[in-house]
Amino acid sequence: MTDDPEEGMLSWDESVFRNEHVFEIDYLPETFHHRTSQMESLKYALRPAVRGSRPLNVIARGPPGTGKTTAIQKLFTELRAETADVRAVRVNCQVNGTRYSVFSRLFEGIFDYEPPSSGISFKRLFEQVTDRLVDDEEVLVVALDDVNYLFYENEASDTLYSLLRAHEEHAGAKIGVICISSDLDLDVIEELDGRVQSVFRPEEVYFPKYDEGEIVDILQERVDRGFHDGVISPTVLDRVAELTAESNGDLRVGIDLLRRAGLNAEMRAAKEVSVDDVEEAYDKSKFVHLSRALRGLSDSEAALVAVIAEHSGEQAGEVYETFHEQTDLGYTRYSEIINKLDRLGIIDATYTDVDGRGRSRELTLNYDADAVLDRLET
Ligand SMILES: Nc1ncnc2c1ncn2[C@@H]1O[C@H](COP(=O)(O)OP(=O)(O)OP(=O)(O)O)[C@@H](O)[C@H]1O
Repeated sequence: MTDDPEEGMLSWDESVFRNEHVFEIDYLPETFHHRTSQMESLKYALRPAVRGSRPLNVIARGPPGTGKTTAIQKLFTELRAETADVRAVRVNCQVNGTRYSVFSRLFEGIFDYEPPSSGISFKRLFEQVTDRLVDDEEVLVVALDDVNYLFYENEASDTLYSLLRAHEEHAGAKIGVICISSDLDLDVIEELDGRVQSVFRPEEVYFPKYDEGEIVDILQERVDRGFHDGVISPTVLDRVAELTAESNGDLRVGIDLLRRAGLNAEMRAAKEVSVDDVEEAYDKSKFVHLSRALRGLSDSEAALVAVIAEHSGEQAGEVYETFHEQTDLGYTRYSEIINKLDRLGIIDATYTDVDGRGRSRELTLNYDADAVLDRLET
C-alpha cells in the first residue's frame, strides 16, 4: 500500500488504448468469427467468376451491424488476390442513390479514375464500362451495399435492369450482382419490376443477429487488440455485450461503447474502464444507428426530420405547411420523403381517422427530439 494519490492513475503520456484505430468505423477486422456459413454461401456464388464465367447473383439480408459489409469486403479482398481477371466493386447506395451514380462508381472501380465531371450521358457511361469489361475479358462483381436506398429513391429496378441485362446490349459482358439490405421489411424481389424479376434469381444469404455469447467473443478480440492488458475486465465486457444485445445486436454499438468507455476512463485518468464508464458512454453509443441514418440524408430530408422533431404527433397536412414554408418543395416530394423516413425507421407515419376529413397520416418521431436535433446540427 502507498499513500501516493497518483498511484493507479494515468500520466499524461499514458493511454488505456494499445491501438485506438481498431474502434474506427472503417477498420476491417482480421478475424471474422461466427460468419462461416455466410462466407461459404457467398464464395459458392462467386466461384464461377474466378473461372471467367458470370457469377450467381445474391441477396444478403440481415439487421444492421451483423457483418454484411465486412463479409463482402473480406471476400472481395480474397477475390482480388486470387485473380486479376475479376473486378469486384462495392457501391455504397446510401451515398450513391441513383443508377447514374452507381455506374459512376463502377466506372471508377474499373478505370481507377473518376468519369468526366462535365457529365456524360448514362448510355455513354454504361458503354464505357461494358466495353472495357469485354475488351479486357474481365468479370465484374458488383455489391450494391445498402441497396434499400435505391428502392427508397425508385432507382432499384432501372439499376438492376441495366446490370443484369448488360450482356444483351453488349455481348460478352459478364456481371454478377450482390444486393445487401438491412431493411427487413423490404421484399427486394417483390418490389422489383417484372422485367427485372425475370432475370434476377438470386441466392439468399441471411445474417442473423449475433447473440450475447457471440458478441462477447467478437468484442473480446477487439479488446485484446485495442486496449492494454487489464483495462477491460470480464464484468465490463459482459455489460458492453448486454447493452449491445439490447440495441438489436448491432455490433457497431458495442464497438462504439468500448471506445467511448475507454475515453471516459482516460478522462478520469483511470487505468481501468469501470461499468459506470460504460453506462455513461451508452447515452451516446445507443444512437450510432440514428447518426448513421441521419448522415445519409439530403438537405431537404434533414429539414423535414427537423420539422417533425418540433411537431411530432401532428397530422401530415399540418406539418407540410411548415415544411413548405422552409423549403418551397411541393406535396409530392414531401410525401416521398415521408415514405423514405418511415422506411428508415426515423419516423412513424401511420394512417389515422381524422374527424370529418377522412384518413390522414400522423407523423411521429421514433427518437428523442433533442437527440435528433443535436445530431442534425453536427
Ligand atoms: N463477426 C465479426 N467479427 C468482427 N467484427 C465484426 C463482425 N461482424 C461485424 N463486425 C464489426 O461490426 C461493425 C458492423 O459490421 P458491418 O458494417 O459489416 O455490418 P452490416 O451488417 O453491413 O451493417 P449495415 O446493415 O448497417 O450496413 C463493423 O465495425 C465490423 O467490423
